[in-house]
Amino acid sequence: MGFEDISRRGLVMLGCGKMGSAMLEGWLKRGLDPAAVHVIDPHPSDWLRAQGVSVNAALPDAPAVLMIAVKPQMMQAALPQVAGFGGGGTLVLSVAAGTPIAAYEAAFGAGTRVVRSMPNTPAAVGKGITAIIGNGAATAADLDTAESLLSAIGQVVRLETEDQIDAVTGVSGSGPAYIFYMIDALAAAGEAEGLPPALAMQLAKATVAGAGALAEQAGETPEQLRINVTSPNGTTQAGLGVLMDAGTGLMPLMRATVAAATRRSRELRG
Ligand SMILES: NC(=O)C1=CN([C@@H]2O[C@H](COP(=O)(O)OP(=O)(O)OC[C@H]3O[C@@H](n4cnc5c(N)ncnc54)[C@H](O)[C@@H]3O)[C@@H](O)[C@H]2O)C=CC1
Ligand SMILES: O=C(O)[C@@H]1CCC=N1
Repeated sequence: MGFEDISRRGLVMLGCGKMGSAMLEGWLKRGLDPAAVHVIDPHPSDWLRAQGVSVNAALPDAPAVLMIAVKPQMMQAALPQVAGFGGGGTLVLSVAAGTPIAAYEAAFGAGTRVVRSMPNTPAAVGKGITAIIGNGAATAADLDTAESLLSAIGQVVRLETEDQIDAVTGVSGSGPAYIFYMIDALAAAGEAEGLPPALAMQLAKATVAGAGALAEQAGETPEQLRINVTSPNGTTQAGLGVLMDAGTGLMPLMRATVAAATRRSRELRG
């Protein structure tokens, strides 16, 4: 199902906050007809109201896609508003953390085609990565539809089992927050070494963005790229001596960070 089919049959969004807006912006840029988009959200933003989409108005009977983008904690209150789409020809596509496919099957009825996904916020600049997994009823065409919608906000990868989504959430769903914190930490360290705050922040942001772009585009592995920066007995080696300490360095810290986020994703299943 392409954007033309979705434009014809309609797409309903349950919740359109940060993640929903990033997706909607990508779809509209790719030519989705705003008149085909129907948003349900008790607190629509000014940006959303200016997009020419229908907000909190009448819904189509059987939209091509129902996109679920509310917080997991709001799910119980939100789902009854769209329960009528169950059993029909509507593909249910969720970006919500924690809520398992089984919850949508229970809400919409067995046989409902469901694709669960986990995006991340670089979606807002078209640089997201989203992992997707379908239920037993979802067809290859449904996964293609989900991939085509989600590729409007970045890369899409397919999972083999739903279980993997908890670790994906711990790595790439929550991951941007770890990197933003790393930018703050790098800038604060630069300030502590005497740099003006604005300069330290500019250096930190450009370094993380540049290293990320290089890691993505270069043929070498991140390990080799790191080695390329590291002159024998130079400054990088001195810094990495601290960061790569087996007991107190980044590796055990990142291991514990991702484990905590993954554990929380499992807990959110309820
Ligand atoms: N922000 C992130 O980094 C990521 C978020 N997600 C998932 O995306 C989903 C949405 O997250 P955000 O966009 O960040 O949250 P958000 O709080 O920005 O957006 C949620 C939206 O749902 C609306 N809402 C509240 N109650 C509702 C109801 N009963 N019916 C319809 N809409 C309702 C709110 O007004 C709000 O606009 C969550 O399930 C989250 O787990 C997934 C990956 C990354
Ligand atoms: O923090 C959260 O629960 C959501 C899921 C991944 C990113 N934000």
